[in-house]
Amino acid sequence: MALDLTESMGPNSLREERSKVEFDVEAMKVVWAGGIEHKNMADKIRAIVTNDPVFEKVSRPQQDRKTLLKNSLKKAAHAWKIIQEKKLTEQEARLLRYYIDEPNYTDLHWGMFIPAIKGQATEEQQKKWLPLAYRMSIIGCYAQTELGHGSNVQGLETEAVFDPSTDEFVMHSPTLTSTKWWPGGLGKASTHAMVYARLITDGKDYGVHAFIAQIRSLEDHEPLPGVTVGDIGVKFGNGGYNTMDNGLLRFDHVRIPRENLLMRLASVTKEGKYIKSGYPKQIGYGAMVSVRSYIVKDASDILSRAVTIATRYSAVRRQFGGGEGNPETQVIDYKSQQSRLFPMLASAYAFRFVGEWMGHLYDDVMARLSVNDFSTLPEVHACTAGLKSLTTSYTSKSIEECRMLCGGHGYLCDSGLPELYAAYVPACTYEGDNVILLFQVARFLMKSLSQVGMGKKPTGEAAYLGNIQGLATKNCGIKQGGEWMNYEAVVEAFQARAARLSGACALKLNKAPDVEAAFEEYSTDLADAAQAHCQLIIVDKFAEKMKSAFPGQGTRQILEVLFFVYSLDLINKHAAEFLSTGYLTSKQLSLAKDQLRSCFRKVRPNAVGLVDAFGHTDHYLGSILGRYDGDVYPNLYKAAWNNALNESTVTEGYEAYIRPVIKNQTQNSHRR
Ligand SMILES: Cc1cc2nc3c(=O)[nH]c(=O)nc-3n(C[C@H](O)[C@H](O)[C@H](O)COP(=O)(O)OP(=O)(O)OC[C@H]3O[C@@H](n4cnc5c(N)ncnc54)[C@H](O)[C@@H]3O)c2cc1C
Repeated sequence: MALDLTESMGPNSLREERSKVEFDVEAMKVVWAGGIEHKNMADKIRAIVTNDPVFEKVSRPQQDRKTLLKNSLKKAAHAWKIIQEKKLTEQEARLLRYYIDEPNYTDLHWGMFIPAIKGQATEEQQKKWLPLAYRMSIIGCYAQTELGHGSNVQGLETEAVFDPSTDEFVMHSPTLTSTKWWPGGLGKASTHAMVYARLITDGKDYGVHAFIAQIRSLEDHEPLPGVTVGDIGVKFGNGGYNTMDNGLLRFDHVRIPRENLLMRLASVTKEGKYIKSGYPKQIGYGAMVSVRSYIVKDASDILSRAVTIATRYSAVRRQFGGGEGNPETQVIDYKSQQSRLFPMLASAYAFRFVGEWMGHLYDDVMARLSVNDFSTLPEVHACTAGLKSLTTSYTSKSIEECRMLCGGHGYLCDSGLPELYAAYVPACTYEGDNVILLFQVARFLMKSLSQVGMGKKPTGEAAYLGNIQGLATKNCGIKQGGEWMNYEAVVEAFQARAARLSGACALKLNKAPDVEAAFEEYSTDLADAAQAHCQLIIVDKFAEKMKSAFPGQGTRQILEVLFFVYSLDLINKHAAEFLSTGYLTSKQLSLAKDQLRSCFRKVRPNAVGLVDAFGHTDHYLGSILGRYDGDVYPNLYKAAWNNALNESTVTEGYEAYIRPVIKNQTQNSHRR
């Protein structure tokens, strides 16, 4: 008898959920996108990707490495054709690459190589390289990390020795550990690399500088003489980041013109004299703020994607309860499921808003740099490093949490979550290891506090440290649960916790005879202080966002609930810090938890609406569990039969390896 694959339960569940939503989902889509123009642009690009068969991706987890790379090259070329034919803007082109949802060399070309040129090349050099890069007449990658060193950039070993007799730098990899290792796009695609190497001239080592080196022929793509280049191998997970050709690179005395040193910060004359430009090294931070603001926005997108899958599936999935003709309970109705899911939903919105704010921060930094105002750079550097660290770490953990929220089916690649996890988790490592980035924030906080001691007022997101005395002495005044529903009260709690954690670290460092040894000794406390500082920024920016006008009925009300879910959940999860710093009492903490529970109740009927407002297409989600229509089971069933192992009823290998076992012939065959 043919199996009936028309299933009504899942679609009905989601239809019912959508009928309960208390706010205007279309208006929220505009809020999420950051304005109607952004939403329209996203809709336009999503439609291009969804309707083009070249961008199919469901078969990816079953493909071998060579097929993955070839398909990824095909998608990149097809995308480039679309970008040119449709004359997409830079922003639209970025969105197109983003929605194609497949890591490949263009990420590095546009995301690192070009920003590095903009940040570190002189105007004259930019005029030479940028048009080539914008036309994609050259493909660039970002070759910093080596086999032996990544985080410790000053430990890089690749050498660029200046030879005044030919006016060239000689690039050389003197040791095995100096082999460039990891750069995306390097392995198979790039023609040029932004190489970080030690600049040596007149016998003196001036430390690590950026150089542009051509590595492959522009005619036949063969490596140039003296260049050894290849792919480093298969990475974590099926599909995932394996569409990317992370590469290795060695130089054997390869000569490049002197002008290929990016000379905005320092130059070398024909005679070999090293000259600093006078710009602070933070001049390149503008490009970095832009890159990091995209990383944070991407974190909100990836988080929202995982949360969409887990939320829709939690509304479709039923376990226990029911009886007497009633359906079983939707797992989203279990409080434990809500307490795991809803903070992630709230975090997606929180990260979105902080990412949006970082876009404005970038405009501010660029405006200041244009008039040689470098005053905000240290603070901006610390803030963006910390936000990159916090949002990517949280998003990575949350994808795995979403997988567990989907139970067994979450572990199938058809859920979309395993591949998402595999492709996303390296974000915790590239663009700066997340722990190392927190230490950079901590160093900035310690410096700011020592300057406060000398009467200097911290600025920007660190301004609250100027009031450390007040924050260290005034405790929370909340007496009733409802008083937690107050933006100022929440922000002040985060300020007090962050200031007190930093203050305690500063005291320990001040007392230590050797500050560097003490920094190492108390590094976990310092990382906690840095994390508290970054969480404060996110809470503060969310609270600030709530001061703006929102379109549509009910959007403000539900965003307000999400603000309190985000912040009260953090207070709950970091209760030890709020209590041990003495700002909160256990009673106040308990009141906060009660409020959190009541916020969960308000989120519940709106949960599916809140994930619909992300506007993700089924193509982007790549998940049977997260389908918009909720038609999960029939599609899981169909997908199982599309799996390569089910192409035949009797498996390959039966004759050789199963039959001898069940016929008890293995020993005989062995003896024979
Ligand atoms: C998918 C992927 C893509 C990448 N793409 C590129 C690219 O395009 N270009 C490029 O140049 N690089 C790239 N990288 C490399 C990446 O930037 C580095 O791996 C990263 O900077 C971390 O450096 P590392 O590997 O040396 O880690 P390590 O520094 O060796 O870290 C190992 C561990 O030691 C800890 N640790 C290190 N130092 C300290 C310290 N001082 N105190 C306390 N703990 C410490 C770290 O937290 C970590 O837990 C990529 C990496 C990945 C995974």
